[in-house]
Amino acid sequence: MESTILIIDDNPDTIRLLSVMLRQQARVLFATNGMAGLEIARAQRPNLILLDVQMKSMDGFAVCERIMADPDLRHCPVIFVTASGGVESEIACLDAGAVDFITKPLSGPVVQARVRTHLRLQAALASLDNLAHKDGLTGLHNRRYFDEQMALEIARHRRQGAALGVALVDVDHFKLYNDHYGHQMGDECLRAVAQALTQCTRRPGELVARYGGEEFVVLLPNSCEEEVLRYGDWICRHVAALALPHAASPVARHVTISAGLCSVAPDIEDGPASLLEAADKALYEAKRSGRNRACIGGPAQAKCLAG
Ligand SMILES: Nc1nc2c(ncn2[C@@H]2O[C@H](COP(=O)(O)OP(=O)(O)OP(=O)(O)O)[C@@H](O)[C@H]2O)c(=O)[nH]1
Repeated sequence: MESTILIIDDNPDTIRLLSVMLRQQARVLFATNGMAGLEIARAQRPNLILLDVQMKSMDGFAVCERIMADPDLRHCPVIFVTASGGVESEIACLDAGAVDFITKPLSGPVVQARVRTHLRLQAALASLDNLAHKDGLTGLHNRRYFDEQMALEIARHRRQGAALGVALVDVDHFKLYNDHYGHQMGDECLRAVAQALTQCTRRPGELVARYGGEEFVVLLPNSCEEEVLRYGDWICRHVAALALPHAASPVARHVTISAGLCSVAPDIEDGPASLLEAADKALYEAKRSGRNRACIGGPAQAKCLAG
């Protein structure tokens, strides 16, 4: 896949020159000031940013600081383009979080070589990141990534006094499914359920992950009990509507799921463990009361919607 490079520079001549130098290597985007550059970076997620140090409204260091503070951007490598050489200037660029710097006057082969190196490194890091955070079978985020995000979301909801929803989702009688259809078909079934959950979970900030085995977990930011219960009911219906045959199931002739839910405005006492425990208790209740349904725990003890 073609890489994307963003040039942020308030001199159109430099942008033109760099674009010509780099157009064989990548798709080139540009911005003529820091604010516009940050907006494009957030929208387009470039693989590399070339950032001018001296710009009028917001200089390169200030832009770089914002890039490093933004969780969505901080992994994007920044190369400073600077007119001032010398050790102090180089150290200032690297201290600001840049991976490299290029000094003016610009030399085509030097720019191309440095950019090539950092695009390669960025691709290698991105694939490592993917391996560390994705589940190989379903392509969903894995438990490790979920745990990181959940800790961040709890802290954010605590600050804002907002309710965070959690759904633990478990395929019903999945052992019987494996026994009847074989492990490979079992894997296919997990992929189909993962895809269905992804389709149902599209609001900004919502996150679906494989929790382990035949269990999935969903984070639902800013969601009250009623919304979380509605979501749980919806995913149960959605998976049932896939009509994946499950001849061995005592619940239905097709694959069904159960969901344990909770919605909590976290106070200082509430951490990932207490929210997951509440969702797990609700999941137990969903299983106990017949499966193919969503139950919510916490203060609204064991309110269930049958799928
Ligand atoms: N095919 C496949 N099976 C898996 C995978 N991970 C876990 N399993 C199986 O999932 C099954 C889970 O079984 P149980 O925990 O007994 O639960 P269940 O049969 O779904 O029953 P209930 O949850 O009570 O409805 C076990 O047979 C595991 O071997 C996987 O990656 N692929």
